[in-house]
Amino acid sequence: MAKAVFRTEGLTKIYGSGDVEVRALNGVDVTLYESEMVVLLGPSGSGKSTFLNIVGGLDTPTSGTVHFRDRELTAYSERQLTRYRRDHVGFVFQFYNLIPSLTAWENVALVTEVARDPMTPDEALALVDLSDRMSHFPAQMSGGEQQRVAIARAIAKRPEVLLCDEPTGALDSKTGILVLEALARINNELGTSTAIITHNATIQEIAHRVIFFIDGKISEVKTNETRIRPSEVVW
Ligand SMILES: Nc1ncnc2c1ncn2[C@@H]1O[C@H](COP(=O)(O)OP(=O)(O)OP(=O)(O)O)[C@@H](O)[C@H]1O
Repeated sequence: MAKAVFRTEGLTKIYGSGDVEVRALNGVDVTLYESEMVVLLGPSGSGKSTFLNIVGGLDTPTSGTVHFRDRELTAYSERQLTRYRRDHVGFVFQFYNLIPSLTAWENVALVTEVARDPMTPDEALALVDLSDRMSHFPAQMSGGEQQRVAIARAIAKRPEVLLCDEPTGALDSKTGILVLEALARINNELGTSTAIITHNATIQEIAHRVIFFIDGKISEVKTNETRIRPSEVVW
């Protein structure tokens, strides 16, 4: 039986108040497990990013709890949340946020210099199949390559969880598949628990489980009996 990494109970996030109140999350109870890959699907505004930001310690809920293993994240101080993000979580966003004046290797080294038990930038870049692009600057790389540098940067500190918000959102199918292959490889080889938000419903078939959001709630959680390889995803 896989161990839980995250467990949320009654997770609720309300923005604004009165007439302009938005319930971004409205009572979400879900458990994510060690080493699993989950895809989060749902219409725009259904609460996916809010959920990911809260479990990643970037945001806090209005009510409800989040446990990371046996610790209650929702009881953490700002300082504890900062340490939690630094030590345990890797983030990948739609836009790569690389530093333009640094090479791929240097962008990853920025993280490995401050992490507790990092891999080397060479190892992290090899995992995303970029060993031959280490001395390139972001402007000399395709979008998919830049995203893979961002993934190498996120996993170089060996985080237990990798949270990806639309990692292929800005990419065409060919480069998007290479990004998904990098994420699948990291999940397989390092056992990193991985959550991926996407608007491309076919990506759900690469996951162990799929979590559907509607109006700030989870409408369905589906377990895939068979999974497809990233190379089989169609856009
Ligand atoms: N900082 C904020 N202030 C006010 N409202 C917000 C804020 N962040 C999100 N919301 C609102 O909360 C709701 C959920 O947003 P969220 O970004 O979590 O949805 P999403 O499912 O990730 O959408 P998308 O697929 O478009 O990224 C939306 O109605 C959004 O407008």
